[in-house]
Amino acid sequence: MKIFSASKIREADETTISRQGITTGELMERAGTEVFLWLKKRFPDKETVFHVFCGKGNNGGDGLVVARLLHNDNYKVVVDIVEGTGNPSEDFTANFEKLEQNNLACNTNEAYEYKKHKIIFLDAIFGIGLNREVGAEAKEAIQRINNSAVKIISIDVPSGMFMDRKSDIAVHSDMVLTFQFTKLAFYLAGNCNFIKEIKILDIGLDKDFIANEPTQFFLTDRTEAHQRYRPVPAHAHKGTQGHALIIGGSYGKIGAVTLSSKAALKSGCGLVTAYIPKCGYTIVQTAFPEAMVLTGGEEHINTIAFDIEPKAIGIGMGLGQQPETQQAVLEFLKHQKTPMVIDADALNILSYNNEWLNMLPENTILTPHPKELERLMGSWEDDFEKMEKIRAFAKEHKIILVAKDAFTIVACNDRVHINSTGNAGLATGGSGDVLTGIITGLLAQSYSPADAAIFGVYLHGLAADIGVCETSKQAFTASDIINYLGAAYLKIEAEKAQK
Ligand SMILES: NC(=O)C1=CN([C@@H]2O[C@H](COP(=O)(O)OP(=O)(O)OC[C@H]3O[C@@H](n4cnc5c(N)ncnc54)[C@H](O)[C@@H]3O)[C@@H](O)[C@H]2O)[C@H](O)CC1
Ligand SMILES: [K+]
Repeated sequence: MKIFSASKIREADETTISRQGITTGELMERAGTEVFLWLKKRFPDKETVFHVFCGKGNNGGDGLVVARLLHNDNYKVVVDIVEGTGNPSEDFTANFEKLEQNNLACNTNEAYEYKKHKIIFLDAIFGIGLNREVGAEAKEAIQRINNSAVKIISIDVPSGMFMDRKSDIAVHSDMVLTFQFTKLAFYLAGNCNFIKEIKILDIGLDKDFIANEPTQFFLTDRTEAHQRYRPVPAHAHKGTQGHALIIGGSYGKIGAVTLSSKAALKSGCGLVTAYIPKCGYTIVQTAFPEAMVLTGGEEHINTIAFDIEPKAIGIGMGLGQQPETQQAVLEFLKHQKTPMVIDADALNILSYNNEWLNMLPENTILTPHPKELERLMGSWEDDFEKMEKIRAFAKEHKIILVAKDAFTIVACNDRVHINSTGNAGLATGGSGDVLTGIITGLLAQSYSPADAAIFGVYLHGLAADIGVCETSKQAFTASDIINYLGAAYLKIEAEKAQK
C-alpha cells in the first residue's frame, strides 16, 4: 500500500473533489460518516457516551460531523471545542452551525451521569494539518484525554502527532481511524506510545490518483505480500528449489547458524549447506539432519572455500570477529557474485572496513539491528532522519538494507517498505538469525533480492503473529518462528484462495 505525505493527501483530496464534482463539505461528511458507521458497528449500545474533542480545523470539522450523526442516532454525545487550535476552517464553521440546528450543545461541561466504562473519548483536535508546536490550551486538552482511564479513539491521526517531524506530545490512542491512507509517522519507533491499533477507512478518494501518483514509501500489507509470494511449482524437485549456503558459527555460537540453516530450509528451498568451524560439526548434523555441513577452522572460521554452487548465501550469524575470521570474510566477499545476505558479525566486520561496501554485488541484502545499523551508517537525530539516512545509504551502495525494528524497514531501489507484521514476541535471541535464514532461502528459490527481503520480513512477522496466539509473547522463541513458518504460508495461501 502506498504511503503518501500530508501534501500528497491534500492533492488527493483536491483531485477527488474536482473529478467527482463534490464540495469539501461533502467530502468531510463522507469521512465523518465512515467514522460514524465504524463506531456504530463497534459500539451498538446506545448508552455509550461519546465525548468528542474538536479543534477548529478540518479534523475538528470531521469530529463535528461524527458528533451530529451519533446524536441523531440516539447516542449520548458531549462536544468540547478546544481553544488555541487556529482559526475556524470554513467546513468546521458550517458543521458547528449544524450542531445547534440539531439541538446538540457544545462545551456544556456537564458532569457525566453515566457509568465510566461506557464513555469513549473521540479525539478530533488536530489531523494532518499540525504545523507548529502544540500550544498550552491544546496541550491541556491532550493531557486531559491521556490522563483519562477511558477508551480513546483518534480521528485520522492522534492529535499532536506531526507527519514529518518528531512529536513530543500527542494523544495516546487506543485506535486510530485514519482516512484512505496509512501514514508514515504511525510506524516510527518514537511514536510507538501514541498508537495501539490502526484502522484505515475508505472515503472514496480518486482511484486513478492513488494508482498513478508516485511515492517512495510503501506499507507491506497483505496485498503487497501476496504480489511477491511465489507458490511452489507443481513439478518442483529439490534441484529446482535452490541450494542455500549458510556461513557462520563459532565456539559457543553454533546455535545461530543452526537456526539460520533450519529457517532457510523451512522457507522452502531445496537444499541447505551450513559452513561452520569444526567444533560445530556434530551439533549441526545432530540438531538438523536435513543440512549438509562443510567446515573451515577449528573453533572459528579461518577460511571460506567450497566447491558447491549455491544459489544464495547468508553469512555472519554467530561468526565471531577473530582477526582470521575477519580476513576470511573480506577475502570471500571480494570475489562473490552469488546473491547474498549479510548479517551480524559479517556486518560488523564490514563496518570496520567501510570501503568494502562498494565491492558488494549490486542488491546484496544487509540485515542490521539498530546497533549494527548505527555502526554502519552513523547515528541519527530522530526517526525521520534515520529513515532518510537508510534510504540514502542503500542508494549510495546499491544494496538492500533491512533495518530491523518493531516495524522493520526495507530500503531498496530508492524506495522504503515498512513491514506490517510482527510483534514484541520477536524481541528474543536468535530471531534475527532466523530472518537471515528465511531471506537466504527465498533468494535460493529465485525470488528477486527485493522480493526476498520484503516478503521474507513479512513472513517472519506473520509466523510470529500466528505463533504468539498459542505460545504467548513471553514464551515465544526463535525456534517457534521456524515452527510457525508453515502456518504462515498456509495463511497466505488461504487468503489468496479467498480472493
Ligand atoms: N483525505 C483526507 O484525509 C481528508 C481529511 N479531512 C480531515 O482534514 C484534516 C486536515 O485538516 P486541516 O484543516 O488541514 O488541519 P487540522 O484539522 O489538522 O488542523 C489544522 C488547523 O490547526 C492549525 N494549527 C496547526 N498547528 C497548530 C498548533 N500547533 N497550534 C494551534 N493551531 C495549529 C492550522 O493553522 C489549522 O487551522 C485531516 O486530518 C482530516 O481529519 C477531511 O475532512 C476529509 C478528507
Ligand atoms: K485527531
